[in-house]
Amino acid sequence: MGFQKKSGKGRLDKYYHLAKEQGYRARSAFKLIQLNKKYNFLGSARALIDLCAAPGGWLQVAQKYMPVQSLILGVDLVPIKPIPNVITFAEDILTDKCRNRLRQEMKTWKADVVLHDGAPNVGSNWSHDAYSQAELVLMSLKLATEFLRKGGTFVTKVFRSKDYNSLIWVFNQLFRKVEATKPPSSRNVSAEIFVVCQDFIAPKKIDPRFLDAKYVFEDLEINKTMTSTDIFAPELKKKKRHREGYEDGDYTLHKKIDAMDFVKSRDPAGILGSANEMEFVSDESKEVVKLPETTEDILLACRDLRVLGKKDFRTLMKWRAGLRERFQLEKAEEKPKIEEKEGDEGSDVEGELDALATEEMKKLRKERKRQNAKRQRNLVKMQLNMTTPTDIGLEQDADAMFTASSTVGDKRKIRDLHSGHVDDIDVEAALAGETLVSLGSRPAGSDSEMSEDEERAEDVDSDSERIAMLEDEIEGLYSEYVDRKREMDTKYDIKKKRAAEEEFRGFSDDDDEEGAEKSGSSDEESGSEASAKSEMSADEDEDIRSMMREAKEKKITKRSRGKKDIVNATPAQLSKNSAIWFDQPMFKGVGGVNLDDLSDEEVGSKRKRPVTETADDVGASDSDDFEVVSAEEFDSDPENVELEDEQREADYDLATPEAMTMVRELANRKSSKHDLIDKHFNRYTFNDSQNLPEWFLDDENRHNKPTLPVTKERIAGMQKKAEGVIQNEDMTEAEKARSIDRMIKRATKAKPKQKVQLVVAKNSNRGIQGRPKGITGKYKMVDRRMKKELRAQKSRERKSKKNGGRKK
Ligand SMILES: C[S@@+](CC[C@H](N)C(=O)[O-])C[C@H]1O[C@@H](n2cnc3c(N)ncnc32)[C@H](O)[C@@H]1O
Repeated sequence: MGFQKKSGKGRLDKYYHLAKEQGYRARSAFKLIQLNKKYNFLGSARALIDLCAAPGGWLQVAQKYMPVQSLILGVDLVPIKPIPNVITFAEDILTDKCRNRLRQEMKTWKADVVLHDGAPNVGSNWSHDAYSQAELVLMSLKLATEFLRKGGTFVTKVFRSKDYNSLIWVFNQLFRKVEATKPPSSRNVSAEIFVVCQDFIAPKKIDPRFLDAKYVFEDLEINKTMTSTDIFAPELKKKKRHREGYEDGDYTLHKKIDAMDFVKSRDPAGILGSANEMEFVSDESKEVVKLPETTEDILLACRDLRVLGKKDFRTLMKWRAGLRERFQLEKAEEKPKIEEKEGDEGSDVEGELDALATEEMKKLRKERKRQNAKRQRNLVKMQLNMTTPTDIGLEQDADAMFTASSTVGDKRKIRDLHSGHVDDIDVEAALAGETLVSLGSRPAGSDSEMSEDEERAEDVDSDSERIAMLEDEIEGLYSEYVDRKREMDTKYDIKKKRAAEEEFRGFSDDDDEEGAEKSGSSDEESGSEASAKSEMSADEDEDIRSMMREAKEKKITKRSRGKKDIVNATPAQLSKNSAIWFDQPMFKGVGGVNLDDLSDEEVGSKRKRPVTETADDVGASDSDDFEVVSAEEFDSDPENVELEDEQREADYDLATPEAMTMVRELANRKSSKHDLIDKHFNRYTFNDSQNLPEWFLDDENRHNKPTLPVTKERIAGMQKKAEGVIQNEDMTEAEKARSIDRMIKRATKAKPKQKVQLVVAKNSNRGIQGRPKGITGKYKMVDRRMKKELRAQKSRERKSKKNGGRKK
């Protein structure tokens, strides 16, 4: 979490090195390469303008991918070192001077592509930074509308902020196709998103308010003063400020949802992520609370939805699935359309609405399948070390990556090795053929409506694939929940903001990317206005801690209460009860330290679990004698996210060909368990990789290269072959995964020892120089006598065998 340190390993990532290797001035060059790969706008472009182009990485890419003799213009506040066949100048894109200069350079030409990768310098005022970023984007759009040809492409970087939707809305009025995307080379820690606007409409007149920050971002009623000449009048009238996350001013609300809303919702993860508490107030819910499947655990989880760990989340999802089945919600949602059509006009409309909803569902399912397939492809790539987890946004998916192509046995072994634990319930459920319906994400009985993609996915019949899909789904939903929660959690934002400010104060910036990331995050923080405006007070800080404490204590109260108590208890009552528990002598001296004597931070660090422990381990270690803070709760503490990131990185160490080899070694009994443990001890073993001095990390980056159990060449060969398989459109994802699995098996299998040929020098006096003629493979020069003696010895042995070992 937070920003990556300059010397940290994430900072000097694969793209940094690639940029160095390939002579690009900035790693951001790969963002444009990847965007162009996806949208292909450079190959046919003859004129391009790059706004905010320094140090010139994108210009280098444009020059490389555009036809020779194209017109390429680059402008930035700072001068750009010359690039052959590229015109650059230093100007502020917000000024008329810049516009005039562009006009002068472009003459009568129109640009096919306008690029904008601008990021303002980060100051201490977050809200201002956010605003000027959006302003930069709007100004670059203004320039684009002036210089772009009809049908042209505008590519811009946008930061996730409160103004994001307004910008997208404006883009949509001017371009026929607008897509937001995050190329793999854009770091996950950065809030930047790239928006590719294709097919410029080039209207004759554009209402200036479209491109005026005052109107676009300040929510002024544009439609009231619309001129009739404006061709966009109807669209502008529709403009409605729409933000993601909380409504304005809604940051501090304690949101409650009714349990049945959760059960009935088609977006269960989203609903969990956007509320604080689930209550049982509707008549249906009151019945639900009485059901045996509504356990105390579930009720406790419902009391605070902000701190759901993966285990709680899973429990809630399964509970929801059970209730949906009980209330036959799946079937109700899948009501045949014909039935509806039989009614009067009103039900006709209803039927249509239903049909639309079903259609929407289908699309959603298809999209989810597509994402799963993509993720699976990425997993395979990652297994082969082609890409890093952060490239494909898989921080949450450390476990899932094992499942793409490995067998159940392999998977179990990896997990055992990795965490000493296997999630039996899910494996068993998956083996028993339980489908994803149980997670509530796919309605039962929808087979008849399956798209081709779905059917193909459904054909995936091997156990390992089913597990992969099942876990993918949980992971996917859980990350949706976490994302949503993060968006909503103002306090989390405040915390991040403070960390970011501290980080910023901590080091200077000499890299274009760094600045972008900082400002990106600044915008992200400013996504919550409240957080941007307020200073983090000690009280708020304390609030967060007590919130986390409450969450931790929640577990302790678990056994002491009945269902009714839990539902009716106030939060204060819950924590009061837990305070009594904390007063027990057994909590006084954890690890020889009296917790009462420590500050909160110190207490926190004493309670931190070792990173080698998994969420499920902690759950498993529940005993009646004492209660520890569960890993899930630990995970949900924003302060611990950074630590968790470290852990994830350690996790990924296993998701490589080395890990696969290790598993196979074990499976083939080539190494004993102890050998393997010995061999694979790493620096994460003792969780001491934090707060290391920078020089140490630098050194480590340079020198700490693991010795691979397979050669570099072999990995390169495998990667090449695997790429071929991945790109093969005739194969299903499952076939690809199987084929790559076979490939790994083959590559890691030990080759049979080559036979050594004995060669006799014909003329031993002369001696032989180099390899004798006609001899291939391994050979050894011997003298005639030795060869004769060997032959004689063999013949004797053969004879004695024939005679049953009797001597003549
Ligand atoms: C992330 S860098 C661009 C990197 C570039 N795409 C590359 O590949 O090398 C952002 C740039 O925006 C520039 N910038 C910020 N505000 C600007 C403005 N008002 N006018 C011109 N350039 C600006 C900064 O000087 C900085 O060089």
